[in-house]
Amino acid sequence: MRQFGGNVAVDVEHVEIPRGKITALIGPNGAGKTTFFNLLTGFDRPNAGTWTFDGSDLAGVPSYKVARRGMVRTFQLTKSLGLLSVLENMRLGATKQLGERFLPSLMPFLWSKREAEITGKAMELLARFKLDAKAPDYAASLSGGQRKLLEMARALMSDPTLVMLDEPMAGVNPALTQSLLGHILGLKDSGMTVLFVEHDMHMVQTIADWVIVMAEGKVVAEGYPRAVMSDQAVIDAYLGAHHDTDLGTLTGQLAIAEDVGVSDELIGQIEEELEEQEDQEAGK
Ligand SMILES: Nc1ncnc2c1ncn2[C@@H]1O[C@H](COP(=O)(O)OP(=O)(O)OP(=O)(O)O)[C@@H](O)[C@H]1O
Repeated sequence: MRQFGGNVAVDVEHVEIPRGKITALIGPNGAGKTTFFNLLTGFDRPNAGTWTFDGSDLAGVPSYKVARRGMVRTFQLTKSLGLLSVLENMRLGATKQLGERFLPSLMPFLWSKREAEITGKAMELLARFKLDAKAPDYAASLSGGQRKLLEMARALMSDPTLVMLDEPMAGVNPALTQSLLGHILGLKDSGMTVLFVEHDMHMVQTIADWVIVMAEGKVVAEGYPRAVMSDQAVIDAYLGAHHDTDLGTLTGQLAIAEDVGVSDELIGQIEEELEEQEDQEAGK
């Protein structure tokens, strides 16, 4: 549970992330998704609560240790360091850098071997994300979408078992969307567990195996994508965010149905009704 003053941002009683699957965390703006991510990854501290990852307790563990245990995340606003090169950004993602510890620094041969390994791994990952040609460039010179790819690639430097992505599609141009989706599916194929926050319902429908819905700090629904998208609690949660939409009109209902990502059949039905209504009005 996390409270900011009198405002309860996150109040989750129980939730589980299925291992080896892709889970989407959705919910209207201000639902507490980012705060929940921050708590799980040690970037924020809860007022109360415990949780475990791979059988070990993680509550209160600071972010750098959380990453060492195999749980890494990216941010909604990318955190690449613009004035470092793309390669240097990648190298920062490596954990257990021997060179930072005292004893190994007395043994330069060990140190340089490890450095070479890190660079090798960074270049391999950059090639996978088609960023290898950019390795020497400042991260600041990358496009928004490329920065998202860099963040994802950097997260993989520590060989995580759980990768958490905060709005991976936000600000990514359509040309890169497909390749980002492919990379996320690739994480699952290589055995990782993925948890992502996303507003793009198309993406949720396309790649998520499991969906968790938050509203006003609580988990209001969870399940398979199709089932969750037509769940009344989910539709209500989004309706709460659409209090300015006139629900009495078919156009209003259509806007919400599309936003919530209900089935194409249902959207088709509403569209048909809307057309009929328009025809009737035109005929009058
Ligand atoms: N550092 C903070 N100080 C005070 N209030 C905060 C802080 N961080 C978040 N909140 C509040 O907590 C609630 C949940 O916010 P959060 O950013 O987690 O929602 P979200 O679901 O990630 O929203 P979005 O989809 O817009 O990113 C909001 O009411 C927000 O105003």
